[in-house]
This record gives sequence, structure tokens and C-alpha cells, in this order.
Amino acid sequence: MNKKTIRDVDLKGKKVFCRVDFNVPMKDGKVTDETRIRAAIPTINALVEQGAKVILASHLGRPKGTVVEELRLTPVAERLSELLGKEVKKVNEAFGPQAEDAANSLIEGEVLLLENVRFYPGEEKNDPELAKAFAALADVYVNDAFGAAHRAHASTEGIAHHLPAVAGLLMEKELDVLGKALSNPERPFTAIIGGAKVKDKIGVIDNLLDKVDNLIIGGGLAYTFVKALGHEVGESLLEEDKIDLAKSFMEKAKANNVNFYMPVDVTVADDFSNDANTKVVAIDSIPQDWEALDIGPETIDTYRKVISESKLVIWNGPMGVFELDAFAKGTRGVGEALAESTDTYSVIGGGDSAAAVEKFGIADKMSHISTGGGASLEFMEGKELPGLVALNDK
Ligand SMILES: Nc1ncnc2c1ncn2[C@@H]1O[C@H](COP(=O)(O)OP(=O)(O)O)[C@@H](O)[C@H]1O
Ligand SMILES: O=C(OP(=O)(O)O)[C@H](O)COP(=O)(O)O
Repeated sequence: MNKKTIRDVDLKGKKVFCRVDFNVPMKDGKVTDETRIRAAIPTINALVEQGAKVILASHLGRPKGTVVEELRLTPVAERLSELLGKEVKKVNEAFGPQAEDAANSLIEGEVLLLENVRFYPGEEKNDPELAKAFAALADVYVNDAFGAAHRAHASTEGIAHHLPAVAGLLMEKELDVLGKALSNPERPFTAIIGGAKVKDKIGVIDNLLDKVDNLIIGGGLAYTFVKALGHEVGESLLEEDKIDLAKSFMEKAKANNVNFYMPVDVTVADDFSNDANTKVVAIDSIPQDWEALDIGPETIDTYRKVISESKLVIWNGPMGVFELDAFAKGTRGVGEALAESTDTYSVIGGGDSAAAVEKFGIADKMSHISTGGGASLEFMEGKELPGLVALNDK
């Protein structure tokens, strides 16, 4: 990496605005997967050891520029404090008088967590005034939020223009591992794309079709493709305006000799809950008023076989609503196939995919669990990550 890191600057006694990605799954005010918090700890510890005054900032969810009580970072501060074994102070704003007081009263080695930066409309707009306000809190900017590096926001990009700006250790490690896996990929090279962020992810498929041997589609993303094939999808997740794009990808796959795998059967439910009535149906028989929430057993078998024969697999996005046990089989099946294929280098991307392998107890069997879903995909596509580009060159 040609960017400066925290090893290249003297941080003793400096106030450091460190952008992390603490966008973690939460339920009833508790963090349900702490992968991203743990991943930031080496950088936080390194800053503490260097005698920096550590000011952490993150987004959580998509509050769209207003305060959403359930998306405050207070539970994250509590969990981080337990993991670090030291106090983590917390303020209820991300800039302004309260945040300044808290930042100015830090002593060397102390850690402060600011409030959710997405409570402010200027964050996602990359408003220069907000970027300046963040910068006013600190002497140095560190970006360790690999998972948000594909976003050009005030706390990931704008701020870097106002302070000395360097990468954290997680950012460095992610780029190193992903870069090595992709520079000369071992083949067969398989990409598995699922999850629910259809709009975000469908575009990357285009580029992946130039690189991979096999492309496997699952999760909520699949039903736009199912519709593109002319089948009804009932109440399943669907992006109407991406149907033509999905069609063009299937044609491109053919032209590029990429094996394109879609579900042949699915588990459908009459309600989005564990207690719903469910049944397995063929992909061309999703009943009206039912929604497909997982891939079916025949599909799982095929996907497992493709995985076991691959040398490099990148996996982004669960195959179904794995948070509900009734719809976790597909995601578990894919995860287990990767865990069993010891010859396969597996790169897992995305908060929810990471949470899934953690939930199934197979996280330690994966070659690399990336903290970024969209970010790792964009990096692997060869796109520039704004949060990285803005940092100081070596
Ligand atoms: N068939 C489906 N219908 C609705 N939601 C789904 C479906 N399959 C997966 N999901 C949801 O997708 C979410 C994860 O999507 P996404 O954020 O794109 O993945 P990641 O965080 O791994 O990048 C999970 O919460 C999961 O419940
Ligand atoms: O969870 C994230 O992305 P991911 O789901 O693609 O891994 C990052 O925290 C970025 O969040 P965003 O997609 O709301 O900008």
C-alpha cells in the first residue's frame, strides 16, 4: 500500500480522529456480532500505546441524517470498553461544544467514542463544513474503517483534506490480503453474491463477470434475476428497475463462458418470521403472497459442489434470512462447504456474512473474513476507494 499508516507518524500527545466501522448488528440495544469491534482493536491499542488521545467515530445503520434513538453508539462503547479492558468515554454528538469538551479533556491513552456520524445530513453528502467540524476536534486523522472506505462521506473522505491523514492497521491488512488474493487468482475462481443490498451489489456483478469462472447468486438479490428469467417471485425482494440489468448479466456470463448459478429451488414463507408456514418450491413456482427467504436443498447441494471444486472463493451476502433459524440452511450450507474445503482460499465479505459464519461457529475455518462487504467488492472490482485515496501518500 502506498499510503502512510499510523506507523509513519508520531502520535504522542496528539488528538487523533480515528474513523472506524462499528456498523454492527444489534438487537434490543445489544451488539449481536462484535467482529467489527474486535477488528478495530489492534489500531486502537496501537494508538493508546503511542500515547495518542483517541477519538473514535463511526456510523451505525442508515438513520438518514436524523437522530434515531436505537442507532446511538452507546451499546458499542460499552462492549468496546469490555473488550479493551479500559474505560471508553461516550458523548451524544459527533462535533460541537460537547464533543470538543470531551476531546479536549482526554489525557494520553484515553479513548472517546463520538455519536453516530450519520445523525447529521452532511455526513453522507460529504459536506465540507461538517468535515471541517470533525477535523476541528483533532490533530491527525486515521481511517481504519475499511468497511466504509467505498463511501465518500465527511468522516471517511472530506475530513482527510483538513488534517494529516493516515491509514489504520485494519485498513492496511484488508488491502494487503485482498490484493494478494486477486493479483493472480487461483482457479477455479468463484464469487458468491447474496444478501439484501440489491442496489449496491448488482453493479459489481458486471465486473466480476470479467474475472471469475463461476458466479453463484443467492439471498434477496436472486429474485431480480428470477424475475428476469420470466418467473413470478410473489412477495420476494425485487428491484423492478434492475431486471433488465440482471438479464444483461446473464447474457454476459454466457458470452464470457462464466458458469452462472441461480437457485433452482427455494424455501418460501407466508410471513417474515420463524413461525411462518414454509415450503420448498421450484424456482418457477413461487406462489403469489409468499416470499422466498432461503435457497432450497437442491440448490444448496449444487452450490456446495461448486465450492468444493474451487480454489478461490469470495463470498459476499447471506443466501437467506439466516438470522431466523427457519431460513438459515442455505447460508449454513455454503459456510460449511467452505469450512470443509481446506484446499479453497475463502474470503468472506460483509457484516452480515461475517456474522453468519460466526453464528455457525466456522469463522476460524475461513481464510480471511473481511470487515467490508461493499468495500471489498468494490476493491476487487478494481474501483478506487475514496476513503483510501484521500489519505496521504508515503
Ligand atoms: N431472500 C431474502 N429475502 C430478504 N432478505 C434476505 C434474503 N436473503 C438474505 N437476506 C438478508 O440480507 C441481509 C444481509 O444483506 P447485506 O447487507 O447485503 O449483506 P452483507 O452485510 O453480508 O454485505 C441479512 O440481514 C439477510 O437476512
Ligand atoms: O455494513 C457496511 O457495508 P456492508 O454491508 O457492505 O459490509 C458498511 O458499514 C457500510 O455501510 P453502508 O452500506 O450503510 O454505507
